[in-house]
Amino acid sequence: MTAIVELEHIEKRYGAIAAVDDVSFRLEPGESVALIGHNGAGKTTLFKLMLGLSRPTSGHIRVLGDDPAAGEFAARKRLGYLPESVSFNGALTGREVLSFYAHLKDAPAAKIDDLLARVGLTAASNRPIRTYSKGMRQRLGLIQALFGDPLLLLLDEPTTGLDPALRLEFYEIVQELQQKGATIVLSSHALTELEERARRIIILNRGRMVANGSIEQLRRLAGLPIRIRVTVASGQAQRLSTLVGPVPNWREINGHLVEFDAAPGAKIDLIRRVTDETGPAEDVTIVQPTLDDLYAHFLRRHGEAS
Ligand SMILES: Nc1ncnc2c1ncn2[C@@H]1O[C@H](COP(=O)(O)OP(=O)(O)OP(=O)(O)O)[C@@H](O)[C@H]1O
Repeated sequence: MTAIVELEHIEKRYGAIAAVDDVSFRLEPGESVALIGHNGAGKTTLFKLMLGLSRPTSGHIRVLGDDPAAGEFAARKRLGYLPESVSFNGALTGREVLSFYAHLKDAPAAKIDDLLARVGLTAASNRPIRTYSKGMRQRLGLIQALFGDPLLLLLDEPTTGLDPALRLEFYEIVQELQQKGATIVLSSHALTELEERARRIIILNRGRMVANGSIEQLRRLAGLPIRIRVTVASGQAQRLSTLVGPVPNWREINGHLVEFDAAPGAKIDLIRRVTDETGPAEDVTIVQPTLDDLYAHFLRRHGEAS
């Protein structure tokens, strides 16, 4: 299958700074990928390279089968981009700006009304953009990225400035596009909201790619302990402790709730002990490492290795 994006040993230097350092990955049609990393990790630089706004210092990059930095980037019309800070001419109305972008992408003007309604901007569409809030500008930015039925959608911190209801709406739109076969790359600092949404996570640290995989793959690779949380009847915590034996990070939270860690290899055995029908457990919850935990782990590991 032809990859939508293919990066091979990409390096982008700004003088002494390696903004992107030996990064390689392939994105297939219909994939959704989250790029995460601290400020300055190289996320925006990667977007610029994929858009052809910047040339790699070394390495090869293909986007929709083309070299994006080549003068004629034929596939650009099938590429949607929402930059981190969207800026429009404040004197124009939302509708005027969208007509302009629809024209650039050869998209039918009829689509404008649908999309305005979808993101709740119909009532404001004939007002000058200088009267819009940050969230409204962000929604306008999202609409312009959706013209031309993009095969590849690059979204740089797209949910910044959106309230929780609009974030939800935003992810629904993105998911619909993905189901139609579009490939989505988004960067974000909001790790909790990515956890259930991105099929693949790429973690960047100071220009280097330090992890690349689904959350399940990253969990397996990291081998972090899971947390087992047990509810017991009042005064039964000691009985539970005797049943499970010595475990790391044993904590009695209140008279009824006990927590402890289980290394991946010890998990099944500990769950068996906890759920022994003669034991005191009334309820058990397994807490997997979150994306926050995994992110901290891979950055720490990279810090130790470099
Ligand atoms: N045009 C430039 N000239 C010099 N240095 C640059 C340039 N663009 C980016 N950099 C540097 O490259 C590194 C990566 O920057 P980049 O903007 O890609 O990070 P980012 O992960 O998008 O950060 P943020 O989350 O803050 O947007 C940083 O050290 C930045 O200062």
